Amino acid sequence: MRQDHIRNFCIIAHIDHGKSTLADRFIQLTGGLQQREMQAQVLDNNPIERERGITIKAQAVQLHYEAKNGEIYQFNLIDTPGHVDFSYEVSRSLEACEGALLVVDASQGVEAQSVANCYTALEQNLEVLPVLNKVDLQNAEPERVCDEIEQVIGIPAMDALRVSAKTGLNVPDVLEAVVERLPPPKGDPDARLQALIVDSWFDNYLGVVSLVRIFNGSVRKGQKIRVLSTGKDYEITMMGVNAPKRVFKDELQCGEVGFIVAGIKDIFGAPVGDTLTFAGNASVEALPGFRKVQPRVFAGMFPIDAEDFEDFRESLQKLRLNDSALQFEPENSTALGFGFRIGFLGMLHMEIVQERLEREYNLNLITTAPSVIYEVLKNDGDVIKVDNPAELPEPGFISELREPIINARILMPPDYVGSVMQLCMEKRGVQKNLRYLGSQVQMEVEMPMAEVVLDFFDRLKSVSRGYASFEYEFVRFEAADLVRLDVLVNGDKVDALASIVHRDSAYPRGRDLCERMQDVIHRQMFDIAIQAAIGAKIIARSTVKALRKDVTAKCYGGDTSRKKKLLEKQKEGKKRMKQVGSVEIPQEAFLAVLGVEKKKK
Ligand SMILES: Nc1nc2c(ncn2[C@@H]2O[C@H](COP(=O)(O)OP(=O)(O)OP(=O)(O)O)[C@@H](O)[C@H]2O)c(=O)[nH]1
Repeated sequence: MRQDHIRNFCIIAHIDHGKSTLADRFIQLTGGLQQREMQAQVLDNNPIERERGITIKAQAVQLHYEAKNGEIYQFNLIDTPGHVDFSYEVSRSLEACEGALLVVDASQGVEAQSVANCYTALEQNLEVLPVLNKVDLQNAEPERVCDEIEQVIGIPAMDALRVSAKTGLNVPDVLEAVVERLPPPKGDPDARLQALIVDSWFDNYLGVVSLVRIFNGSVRKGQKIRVLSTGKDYEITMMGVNAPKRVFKDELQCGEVGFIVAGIKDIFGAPVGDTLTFAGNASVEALPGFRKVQPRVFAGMFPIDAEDFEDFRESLQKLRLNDSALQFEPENSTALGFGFRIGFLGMLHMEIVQERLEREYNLNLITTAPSVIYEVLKNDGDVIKVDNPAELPEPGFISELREPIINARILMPPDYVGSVMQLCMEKRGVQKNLRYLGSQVQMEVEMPMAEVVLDFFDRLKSVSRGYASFEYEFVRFEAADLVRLDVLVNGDKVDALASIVHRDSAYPRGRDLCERMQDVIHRQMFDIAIQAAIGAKIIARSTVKALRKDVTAKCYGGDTSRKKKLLEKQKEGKKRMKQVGSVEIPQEAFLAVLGVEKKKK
């Protein structure tokens, strides 16, 4: 394929604005799959993605498009996730592209996440092509939304394509625009190989499989390559593209995107963001790679069965290969035994990691309430970072406790400014800026991250009926009047239930927590006292009354099968429990600390 006939691009859009549906249309129009092979959202391979209807991992697919000029073009389309937790994946995908389609729902308008991602694309010098989707909807307002793209993002949008990914209206025009308006890859085909590892994942049969973008030179099957950061050499045994079915090839040319397999069995063998070149050629420079991301939310995960610990470690290592934002280190809890303290980008990321570990790796885990990272200035002048409330030094040793502050940019229609502002105040927010941009209002608010990571996103959606969107970045640590709220079960402090809260909300939180625990801890043969405490001071308590009757008592004598069934049922309910002292504590209790319900899946 001639290099000037290659187009590498991605689609950036807010969740639900239709990028997966649009990608499906592209695949259909370019004949990548037969009609019977099409199932909705071909790119969302992961079963969790399908169930939740969201895109988590970036996927790449190669399409061949015959343009109006009669020439065949190779498109490498990289799908990107839309949720705020995964913006890191977006910047990675952009690195492999020269252009981006900015898809905006014509009935909704521009949302904060699209703005943020679009800026990242512009910063990375991508050509951005605005596309209005869902113009088939009655309430679509293409004019207003075009105006909004210009006002809020600041790129020309009056000639934006107007399409319906659902009906297929004008979708062919988008493909034609990709050819005409997005640039082909640069790069020197005769130079020494320089390829970027955009993504890597672990395949049980093949070992590490990497998605690479060839920036300079080309590479053939059988050649020896070197991973620059480790200096290790490997022979390429397999290479190809997803079209969207796997197609094996003998060569990847300059500018192309494809996968390679090089018999790398070591899970740290091909780190994402690393550069590949030919073996024995150290003179090639490393490509810029990716910005390292810092996890924002930390939680402990513990196998219910202590014997699963080693499996758990291995699964986490495999998962990290595919999800470099994931960080973890061993943690030992008095209550829950051996597990890992894991760092995530946000709550959704955390939920997805837990689900993947359970489904793909067959583990049964208990997750503790997530916490953000705090900075502690100790009396002796030392500054330490604490991401686990249980590890916070005793109050007597702390001279200052600092919490992370974020700057949130919220975008919404003017009608909701009042209720959104109220929500932000409730979350200890300080308004920094308020601007009217076309038909939208952009508000900047500084808020403690701890207040945001838990349920802010859901609350924001509900107070604005789904119209407000936000994105945020960390700005600094700031001193605050924070205390550790401990939970005691029958007099024993349960380390895994501790949380760090603002002193003003400690009392209501303590009361609320005791009540929630009372609801979720099952009654046992004895009274269970639940107490919330700050230091040695008990601030709230509740009691789970002893169970008086045997649950099986109501089953009359002989019917053993019924009795068995009932016990089975009980066992089922016990699955996600951990014995803490003499009391069994269910998973829900750990999440009750958050004060937010675990969502039903
Ligand atoms: N009416 C109408 N509905 C559409 C159109 N395009 C997509 N949809 C619907 O909008 C919803 C979201 O579409 P997706 O393609 O899953 O959105 P997405 O942007 O890929 O979302 P994430 O993968 O979660 O980031 C689905 O229910 C689609 O059927 C369109 O042109 N018109």
